[in-house]
Amino acid sequence: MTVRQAENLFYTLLNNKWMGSGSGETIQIYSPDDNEVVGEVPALSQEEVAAAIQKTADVQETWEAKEIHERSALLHRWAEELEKMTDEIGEMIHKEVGKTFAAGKSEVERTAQLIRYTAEEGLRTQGSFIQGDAFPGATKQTKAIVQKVPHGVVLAISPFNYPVNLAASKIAPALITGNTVIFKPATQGSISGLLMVQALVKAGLPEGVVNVVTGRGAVIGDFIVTHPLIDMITFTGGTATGKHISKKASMIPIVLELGGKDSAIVLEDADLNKAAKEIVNGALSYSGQRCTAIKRVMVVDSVADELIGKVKEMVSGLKVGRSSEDASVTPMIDQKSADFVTNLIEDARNKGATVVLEGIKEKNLLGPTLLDHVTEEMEIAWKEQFGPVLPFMRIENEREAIALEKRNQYGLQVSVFTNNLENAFSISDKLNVGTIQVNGKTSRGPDHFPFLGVKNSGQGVQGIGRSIDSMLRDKVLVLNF
Ligand SMILES: O=C[C@H](O)COP(=O)(O)O
Repeated sequence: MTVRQAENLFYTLLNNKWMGSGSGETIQIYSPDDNEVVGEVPALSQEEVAAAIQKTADVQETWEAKEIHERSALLHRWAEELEKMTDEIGEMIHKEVGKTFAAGKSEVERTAQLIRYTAEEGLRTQGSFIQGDAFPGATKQTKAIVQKVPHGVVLAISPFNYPVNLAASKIAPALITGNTVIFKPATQGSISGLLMVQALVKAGLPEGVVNVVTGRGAVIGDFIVTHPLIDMITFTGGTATGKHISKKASMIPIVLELGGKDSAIVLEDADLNKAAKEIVNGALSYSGQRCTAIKRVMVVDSVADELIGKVKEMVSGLKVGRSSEDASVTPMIDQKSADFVTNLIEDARNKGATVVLEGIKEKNLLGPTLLDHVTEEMEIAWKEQFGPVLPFMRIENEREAIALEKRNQYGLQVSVFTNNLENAFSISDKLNVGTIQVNGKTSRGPDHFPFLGVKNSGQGVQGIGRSIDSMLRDKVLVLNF
């Protein structure tokens, strides 16, 4: 049995069986490249989802009871199986979400490394031992053993932009710590997610330990996040959906990786060649459809012309086209997202921004657009474009950048470009974001670094070690001698 039932029909994994929905209903997935159908996945009903959750809850104690080195060994085998499927999954990522084949394969390779690291890091998870006598009135006769135990059933919801990597970065930490998993992939990217789970089945996944629920968000979305057998939620996606989930689900831990409006602050003393290269790469890789993409540049006026000139030259050399043509800037995930970006560009143009470089617009394929003299009145200064347009805001000095940053509704990352490290530290102290990159583009990796957003960018911390922590709670055993 395999996930693929016919050329374009894929089944989901329920209790280690590849199944369609009882109704036979499916959801079609279209390629961003040419709008052709890539495949279809089952549209499960609430009853089918409930049965999957029940089974995943039933097997959790047994999974938790396994020795951790056995769970670790499963993850190692998963990484091996995944690597064997690199071409197949890389190709599917390419078709489903419009990354190039090379980028799809590199996502699979990165994921295998992440799973291996998680398999090792999980082995080092330890509790602690506390003597009672540090607190007035208590004595050494009272001792606490603080154990780390899993939450139970983890609901992992992944986004379209890393359908394999951002799914595994939730599933692997959940499994190593003894949680079982309900995996809800974003519809676009769900076949890639299912193929990734097929590698896990080949590795020896016990029945029910991971169940995958595909379906329409409108039908099963609220149902899963409010289901009483879900003990923890880890979600990556848009801020509006993340906030909705956190309102709906109550009394359980939730980790949210949401949107960002990451700024690059370029100071007078920066290495402008390096800054330009990092900005272009940071802003436009995968056409800017990354939470960590650089989404606005604040540049000191005295070096703005030079920086923008360098950026323009580099961006002009980028190939714009389909992901099947190995282009650097490829079609956006759907027309709605492309229209959103186009409207932001029009708003800025109408309010007086200078269009330094105008990208082509062919349906959902947008060439990169560079906007100069962007001001606070323009929507593009504040809204997350999640696409290939980069606004430049000219500033007098770093104080102005810090003031603008304080009003950012998001708080994921900021890049500071300067040759004065002391100054970089002092700016960093004043920024309320998860991560500050000095002289480098904003990005999540290396994947064992803590990764977090504050304000509307999220809650909780990820990155391999912290993701493992998020899957565990304390359980305290007190010895009263
Ligand atoms: O889209 C959100 C991802 O976590 C970004 O990851 P990345 O920085 O590796 O592209």
